[in-house]
Amino acid sequence: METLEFQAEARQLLQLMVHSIYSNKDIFLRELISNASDALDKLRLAVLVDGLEADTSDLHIDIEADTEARTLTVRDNGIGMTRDEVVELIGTIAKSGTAELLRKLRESDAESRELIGQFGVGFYSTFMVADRVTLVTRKAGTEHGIRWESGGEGTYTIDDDADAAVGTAVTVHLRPADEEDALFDYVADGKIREIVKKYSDFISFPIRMGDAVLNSMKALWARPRSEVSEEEYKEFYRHISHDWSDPLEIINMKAEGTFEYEALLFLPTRAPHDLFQRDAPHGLQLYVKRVFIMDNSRELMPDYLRFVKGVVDAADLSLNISREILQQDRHIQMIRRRLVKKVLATVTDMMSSDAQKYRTFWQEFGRVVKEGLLAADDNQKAILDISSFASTAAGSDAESGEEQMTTLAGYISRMKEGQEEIYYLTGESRAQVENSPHMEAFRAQGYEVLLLTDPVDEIWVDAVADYDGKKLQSIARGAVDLGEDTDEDKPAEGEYADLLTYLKGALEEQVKDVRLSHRLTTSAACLVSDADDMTPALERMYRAMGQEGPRVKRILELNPNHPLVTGLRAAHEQKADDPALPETAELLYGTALLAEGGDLEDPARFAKLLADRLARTV
Ligand SMILES: Nc1ncnc2c1ncn2[C@@H]1O[C@H](COP(=O)(O)OP(=O)(O)OP(=O)(O)O)[C@@H](O)[C@H]1O
Repeated sequence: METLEFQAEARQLLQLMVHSIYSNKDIFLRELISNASDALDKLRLAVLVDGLEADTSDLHIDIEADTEARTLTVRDNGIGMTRDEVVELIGTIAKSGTAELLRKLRESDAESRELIGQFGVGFYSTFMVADRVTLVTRKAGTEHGIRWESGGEGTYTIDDDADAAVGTAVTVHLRPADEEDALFDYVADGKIREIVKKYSDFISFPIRMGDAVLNSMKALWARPRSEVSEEEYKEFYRHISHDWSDPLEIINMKAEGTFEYEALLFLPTRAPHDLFQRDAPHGLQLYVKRVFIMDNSRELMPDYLRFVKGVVDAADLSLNISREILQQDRHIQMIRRRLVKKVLATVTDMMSSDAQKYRTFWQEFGRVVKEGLLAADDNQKAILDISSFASTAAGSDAESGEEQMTTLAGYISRMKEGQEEIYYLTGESRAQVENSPHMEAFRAQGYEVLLLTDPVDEIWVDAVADYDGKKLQSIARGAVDLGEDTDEDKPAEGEYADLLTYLKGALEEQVKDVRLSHRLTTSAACLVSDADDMTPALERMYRAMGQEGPRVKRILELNPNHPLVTGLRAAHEQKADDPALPETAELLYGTALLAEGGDLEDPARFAKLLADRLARTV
C-alpha cells in the first residue's frame, strides 16, 4: 500500500468540500451517478470503436445502502481506471483555470457559490457527506484492480485489489446525519429514490437499487416539450454542461424525413471561464439513435457558437462513425446548418420577447458570436441582426449603471439626414475611444458613432461590407467629409501648403502624409489610417500573436484652427530652418499618438523634448 499526497489545488478544493460551502449536499449522489454513466458510455464506445473485448449487454449502475455500516456504494460496470488514471484523475485537478478560480474563491466569499458553479466539483463532492471514501476500480481489458481510499485531508492511499470487478465502485462512509446542516440520511431508501428521480432520471442506463430500477431512462430530447418539466431540463443541462447555474434558453428541434434528428440545445446564462482558451471543448454531444457517440462535437457547431450546450441525436449515422468521417458527412453538415439557423433565430426572438435576457446573452457571448462575422457566409446578416454595440448615442443607464447598447437597425433609424455611412471607432476601452480626437467633429455635429472595443471588432469590420446597404466607416480611417465645413476650409489648404510639405519631410520616418483635418475641433492633431491599411490596434494584436509585420505608416491630420498649428505655420514662414521646428513637429506627432491611447516609440526622448520646452515657459 502506498500513501500519496493530493496535488495542492486538489487539496484546496477538498478543503472547500469538507467545510462545505454548498448548502445542497444531495448533489454528491448525482455526481457519482453522472461519472458512472460517463464510464458506461466510454466502455460501450471502446467496444464499438476500438474493438475492445468486453461484455456490454448489461450496462448498469447499482446503488447499495448499508444502514448499519452507514455506507452508500455507487457501482458501475463501465470502463474503470488503471492505477495511473486513478492518481491522475482523482489525485489532481487537471482542468485549466481551476487554480485561478480557487484564488478568486478565497478572495470573495459572497461570490463563492457563483464561482464554483463554473466548474463541476465532481467526485470531491462526496466529502461533503463522508469522512472517508473508498474507490475500487478495474479498467476493462486489464487483470488487476486498484483500491483507493481517503479521508479528504491531505493524503490518500492506493493499493492493488485482486478481487475488483471491471468497472468502478465508490463507497462513501457517511458522516452522521445532521438535518440542520442539510446533511440528510443518505442510506434511507426514500432519500435515495428522491435524489435519483430528481437529478438523474434521464440517465440512459438503469440505476438499480436491489431489484428496483429507480430512473425512467427516457431520453429527454426525444420527449415532447410539454411533457418535460423545467426542473428536468435544468438537471439535464447540469449533467451535460457541468454548469450549476440554470440555462438561459432551452431549444428543442426535431426533423423528420430524409435526415432524421432530434436536438436539445441550451444557451448558458454565463460564459465559461475557458471560453477563449484555444482547445476548450465545444458543448455538443452527438448521439446516434439514443447511443452516446462523442462529446465535444466540433463538427456540429461553428466555433463562434462553441458555448451552445446540448445533445444532437441523429438517426442516419453509423454507430462507429469517427471524427474524421464526421467532418465530411453530408448529414452532419446539413444538421449543423439547421442548428446554427435555429440558434440565431432564437436569439432574434429573444431580442423582442425578453430584452433583458438578450442583454445577458450578448454581454456574455457577444464577443464570441462576432467571430462569426469573419466568415462571409449567408449567416453574416443574421449575426449582424442580433449584434449590439456601445455607441455615443447610448450612454449608461442612470439607475443600473449598465451600458446601453444599440443594434445596427437602431443606429440606422437615428442616422442624420444625408448620412450615408455607419460610423464607428475601434479601440481598447470605451473611455479611450470616446475621448479620442477622431471623435471631435462627429460629436460637434451630432453624428452617432459606434464604440467598438472588443479585440474581435478590429477584425470583423473589415469582413463586413455593409449593413442594409449602409457602409461601415471607421472615423479613424480614410478621409472624412462631413459635408458641412468644406467651404470655409478651402482657403486654408493653400495657406498651409508649405507647412504640410515641410512636416511631411520632417516626419518622414513616422507618417506617410500630413494633411488638414475635417475631424478636429479642439485637438491640434490626430493620426488616421489609410482606408485600406491595417489599424495600429490590429498591428498590435498580430504582434501579440507573434507575427511581426512591417509597421504601417499613418497620416497626420492637423487642425488648422488650433493655435499650435497656426503658430507653427507662422514660425515656419518666418524661419524655415529654425532648429526648434523639427522638434515641434515631433512633439505634435507624439501628442497625437498619445491622445488616441497609442504607444510612443521612444517615450524617453519625447519626455525630454517636452520637458525642455516646458522649462522655457515656466
Ligand atoms: N465511475 C467512474 N468510472 C471511471 N472513471 C471515473 C469514474 N468516476 C470518475 N472517473 C474519472 O475521474 C475523472 C474526474 O472525475 P470528477 O467527477 O472529479 O470530474 P469530471 O466528472 O471529469 O467533471 P466534473 O468535475 O465536472 O464532474 C473523470 O473525468 C473520470 O475520468
